Amino acid sequence: MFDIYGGPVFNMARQQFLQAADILEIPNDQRDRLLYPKRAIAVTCPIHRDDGSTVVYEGYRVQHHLSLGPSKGGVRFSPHVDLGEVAALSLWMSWKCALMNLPYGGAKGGVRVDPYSLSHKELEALSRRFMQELIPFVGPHVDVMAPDIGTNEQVMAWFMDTYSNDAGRTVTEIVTGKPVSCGGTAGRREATGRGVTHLIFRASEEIKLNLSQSSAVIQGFGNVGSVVASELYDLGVKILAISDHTAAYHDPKGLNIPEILKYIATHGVLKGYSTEALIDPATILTIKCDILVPAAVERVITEEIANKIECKILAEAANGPTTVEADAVFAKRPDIFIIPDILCNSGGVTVSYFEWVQDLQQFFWEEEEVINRMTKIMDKGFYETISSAKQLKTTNRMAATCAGLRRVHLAKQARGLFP
Ligand SMILES: NC(=O)C1=CN([C@@H]2O[C@H](COP(=O)(O)OP(=O)(O)OC[C@H]3O[C@@H](n4cnc5c(N)ncnc54)[C@H](O)[C@@H]3O)[C@@H](O)[C@H]2O)C=CC1
Ligand SMILES: O=C(O)CCC(=O)C(=O)O
Repeated sequence: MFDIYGGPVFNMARQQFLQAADILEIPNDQRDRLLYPKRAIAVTCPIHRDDGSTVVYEGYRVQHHLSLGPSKGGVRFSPHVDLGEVAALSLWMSWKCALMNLPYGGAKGGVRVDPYSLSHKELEALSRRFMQELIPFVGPHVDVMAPDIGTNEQVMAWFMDTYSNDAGRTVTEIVTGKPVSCGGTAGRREATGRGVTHLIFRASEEIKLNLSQSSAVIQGFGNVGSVVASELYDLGVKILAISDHTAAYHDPKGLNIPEILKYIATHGVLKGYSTEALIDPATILTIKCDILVPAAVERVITEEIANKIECKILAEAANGPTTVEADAVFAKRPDIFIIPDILCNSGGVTVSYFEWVQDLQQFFWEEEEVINRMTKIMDKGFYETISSAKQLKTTNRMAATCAGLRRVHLAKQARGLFP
């Protein structure tokens, strides 16, 4: 059924869904409605390149369900985007939003493009065209986009401006993750990384790890990874290794994160920062450390890597970093405390929810209020997950997925979708 959602990433999300549906004993005839997205939109985005040529990029937006409210989720600009990947990410958004009790269904979007290959002008043209094509299918009460890999506050500002120009008025609530200067909330840019760090702190309490004497390895140094690195560094954690798509560095004495952040601010990527600390990026996930943070892309922790990982806390800042086969290995490794992706990186969408609420009310909060409310919601999700994992005798990932799926199932049932 629905062969359009092919590929390893969707297959992985489907397998996780089926495992959770088995635990929850969801009848077979109700599963397809919960698994397959409500709708998927494919668009072509033509732009003029700076050299005068015309190029067409493929774009997608997948809205998984609308049963709890508008659909919500980021948009990524990446050369790896395809419909299956975007659909898988929309499922994970659904379980994430429901786990955190946010009034949203899941969605995700993407354009198949290497954003690093575009000029500022070309990036603006592509961002505006993507939103233009999606105007008939999105809205503040239908589907609300946000940043993800390869997009940022500036791209969100262009999305908002394009939608607003069409509406003939400013509609700040159409996207989240915007600059504070045009309707964004204080604390959204840092929210995902800050939330990851908060849950690392909670996990360290559970396993009695002294953070100020611990070490960390972080894969991915973008919006999420760089904030985690900076926050952990400030807590006294030794950052042994970091990487992005251009370079990986390892220093057993600990990397100087403030200096690296300054380098990134001018150079954009890690390449060129150091020659002495340079390592093969393929080795980064198996460096011995206390806290391992994949903060880049999906499916980097394979069965082989899972067997070699030497950490105490695996904080999944990225979406879908761990394959189903690797999860089977971790199920037999109670030495590793896993904070599963849909819980670990939920600070981003939680603060996006706050941004949407503030935009709808045109009443804005102080950053302190944003952080306090975010940590409260994340703590609830964290303790619910670990206690339900114990009760159901399952992994933290399955406990979190079941909590999200159960809420979506109950909402659909109450609305009469199932007998
Ligand atoms: N931005 C947000 O608010 C949220 C992001 N996430 C997830 O966090 C992850 C990172 O997203 P962002 O930081 O926003 O994206 P970003 O585009 O700001 O940064 C991505 C980083 O990963 C690096 N990267 C890409 N491919 C890599 C590879 N094969 N090996 C090593 N590094 C690689 C890039 O160089 C860059 O440093 C993604 O999985 C995303 O879905 C999850 C929740 C919210
Ligand atoms: O902030 C949002 O709405 C969604 C962020 C996102 O794409 C994610 O949590 O994976």
